[in-house]
Amino acid sequence: MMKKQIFIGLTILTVVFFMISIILSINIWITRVQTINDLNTNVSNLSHTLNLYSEGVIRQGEMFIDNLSDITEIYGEDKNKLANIKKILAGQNEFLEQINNVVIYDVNGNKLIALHEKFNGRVNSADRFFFIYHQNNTSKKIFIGPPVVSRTNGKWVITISRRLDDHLGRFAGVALLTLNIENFLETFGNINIGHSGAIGLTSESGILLVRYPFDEKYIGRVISDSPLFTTYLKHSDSGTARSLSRFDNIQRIYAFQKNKRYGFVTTVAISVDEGLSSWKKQSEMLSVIVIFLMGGVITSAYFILRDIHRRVYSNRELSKTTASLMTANKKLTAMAAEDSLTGLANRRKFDEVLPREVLQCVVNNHSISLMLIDIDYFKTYNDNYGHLAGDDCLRQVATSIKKTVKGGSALVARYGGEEFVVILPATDLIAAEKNAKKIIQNICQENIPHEYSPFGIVTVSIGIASGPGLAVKGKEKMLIEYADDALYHAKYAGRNGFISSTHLF
Ligand SMILES: Nc1nc2c(ncn2[C@@H]2O[C@H](COP(=O)(O)OP(=O)(O)OP(=O)(O)O)[C@@H](O)[C@H]2O)c(=O)[nH]1
Repeated sequence: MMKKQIFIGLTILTVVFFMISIILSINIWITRVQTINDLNTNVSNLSHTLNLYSEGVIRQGEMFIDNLSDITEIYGEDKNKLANIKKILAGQNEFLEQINNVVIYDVNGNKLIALHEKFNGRVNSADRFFFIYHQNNTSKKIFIGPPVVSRTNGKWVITISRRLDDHLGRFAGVALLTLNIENFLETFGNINIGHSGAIGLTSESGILLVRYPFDEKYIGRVISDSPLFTTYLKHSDSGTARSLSRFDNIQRIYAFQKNKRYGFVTTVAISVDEGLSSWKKQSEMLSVIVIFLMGGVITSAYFILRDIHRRVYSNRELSKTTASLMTANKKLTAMAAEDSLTGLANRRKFDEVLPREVLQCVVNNHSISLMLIDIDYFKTYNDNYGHLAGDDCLRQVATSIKKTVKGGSALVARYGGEEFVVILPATDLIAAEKNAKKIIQNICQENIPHEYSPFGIVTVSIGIASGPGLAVKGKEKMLIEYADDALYHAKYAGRNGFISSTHLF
């Protein structure tokens, strides 16, 4: 029963732990999803903001280069006119701090005028990508070229250029504005994207214009084969995705935003590990607390179960001890009521039973009879056959009496020495005499040799007393005395016979 309860308890505990683990896992999973959603929102907002910032810078550059181109086309590339245009150029970087240089090239790529005249390398730019582009493209729209190292000061720059035409619409050169990448980097660097975050500005064709953190080897790289260009941008101009960086092998969540006006793409990426680090810490802490609490419950349950088990064990031991004590007690009670030699009831038992049986006879309005039985010439038997043989003889006689009066509520007891007593409840004198006769006959039939008795065998003499239960009640001693008196007369009469008491109750 207790084992079943322990089993039920353990099952409930297991189910509870299982449910707590599931709830904990769900909670950790939900907070992870929420954290990733928050990261996606943050990088989306940042990419949107930086897209606007970059658009603003390039728009200013576009307006500037448009004006410069229009003026140059109107006034022509005459030296005097160019000198005036140069005056207009001076101080332009006050309005657009990102400006690295502004240059006007003639039809052959030779520099006509520049905001900063000092050039470190070749002055001719006929080999530059932007120049070749405009040479071969009649469009008057600005062209954002791949990043190059400025020949003015050796810094990385983005080129914004526009084609110049003569009055016949023929290619007449290029107006160029270069923007310092370092100004973009400075702005990007002020944004908190963690240690492993990255911000990128990529041209419509997939050429990396700016990347923060800056590394020269990434500038100008073509990433048009990345999933951003092959998949995501094909479906939407903005969104979020997750990818393994081809540059540094870091898993990042990133947002992309394609500029509607110029087509460049702004990306803001945050390392997944970094973005999830606070979630990870919280989840670990929560798990440790739950595991600690579960451990506490298990330990308490263990001690409680151990205590229950101990108590059950000691209860069982106690029951066993009680049972064996009761058995021992029963044995002791039986032993206390039994004569050890003959196995008959002893004198104490007889004293206890007699008044009870008398009372029963009173209740039932019956008579009660009592027989005192004494072995004849037992002293000579003992003297001649020995005490042990005397004991055997006593056992044989006891067994014979018991067999004879067996059944009913008769009680045969050893009264003392070689004397026995028989209580015959619900038995009147005539019935008692019949019993006495049978006892004498049966003992004779046992044929126990006794050559020192005139009968040659062991015999008994019996004294009988009888009376109605009601009359005997309270005078049980008298019943015994009458039987003893009758026994005396039986001995006197020659033994091996019975005499009934003449005393009446
Ligand atoms: N072996 C044995 N003998 C016992 C025991 N109890 C009493 N006796 C003997 O029983 C004998 C009783 O003898 P007596 O009372 O003198 O009478 P008796 O020899 O039987 O003669 P009657 O009774 O007159 O026929 C004694 O010798 C006791 O020692 C016992 O437990 N074992």
